[in-house]
Amino acid sequence: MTEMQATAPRPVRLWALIPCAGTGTRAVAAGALAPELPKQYQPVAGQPMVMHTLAAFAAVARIHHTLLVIAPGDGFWNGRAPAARCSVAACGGASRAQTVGNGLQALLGRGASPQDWVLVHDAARCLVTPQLIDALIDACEHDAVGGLLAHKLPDTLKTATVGPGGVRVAETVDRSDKWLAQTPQMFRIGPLQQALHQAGAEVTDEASAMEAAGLHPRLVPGGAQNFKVTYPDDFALAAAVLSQRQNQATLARYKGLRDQPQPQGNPFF
Ligand SMILES: Nc1ccn([C@@H]2O[C@H](COP(=O)(O)OP(=O)(O)OP(=O)(O)O)[C@@H](O)[C@H]2O)c(=O)n1
Ligand SMILES: C[C@](O)(CO)[C@H](O)COP(=O)(O)O
Repeated sequence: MTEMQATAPRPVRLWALIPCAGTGTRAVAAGALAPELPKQYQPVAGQPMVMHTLAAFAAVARIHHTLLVIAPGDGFWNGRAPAARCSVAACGGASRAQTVGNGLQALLGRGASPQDWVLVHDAARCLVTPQLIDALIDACEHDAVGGLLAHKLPDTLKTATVGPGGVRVAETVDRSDKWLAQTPQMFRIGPLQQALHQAGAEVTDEASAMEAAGLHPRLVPGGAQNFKVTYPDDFALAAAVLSQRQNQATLARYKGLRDQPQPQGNPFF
């Protein structure tokens, strides 16, 4: 081994961190879920919701490893394998930010470096695709700050007042600069860890923590389908989109098979 080889720094790696320690209180409160099985494990299009999320990350080869952060005492993974290049850490916290902070520490314990990138993605955002993840990485890997997938607000935006006459419009707000924050959100592990530590446990996404540190994360178009399953209607919508994608994949496979030369007399073509 030459001296150059011995001292060469290892290349920057990409990690994924999936906070998976919530319970889905909004869906439970709306009567859509029994509290015994957390939202991210509810069946959607034939599989526990989080399995769709993990499959998308497993399909992105340049992601070195995915860490699924679950609540202490979560028995769902006993005897179950999550996905390729994926492991589980039972260090989830009381808030999403705490789960992510604990997960970042666990990544460092698994050999990640503070210079490495991490893509933080909600377990409950189960419609993300490998193409969207790749688009975020392409847009951010040479960025000084990092960024997030987001969706430009498509509708007219109102603020509300609540009074004796019920809920009424206060005013219509300019929407031209408004985006809905999605995930994944991609930042370097060290700066993100420091920003989360300073921002506190109630910050709702990683970008907010970076913003509180005076930084301006890049907004990368995600799309309407990358929504988070939060309220009762979202379950049926997610199932419909995933089933449609599965049907399209089956059809594409069928067409691929049909277009291949078939042995004489094959009854299926
Ligand atoms: N203490 C928490 C709270 C949330 N999450 C995760 O953060 C993601 C996004 O959160 P959200 O949709 O808000 O999920 P819940 O917190 O489960 O839902 P709710 O806010 O309705 O309780 C989910 O994958 C959820 O499992 C987490 O890991 N740890
Ligand atoms: C991170 C997030 O998905 C961005 O939209 C979201 O903030 C997390 O969950 P929340 O509890 O619904 O804010």
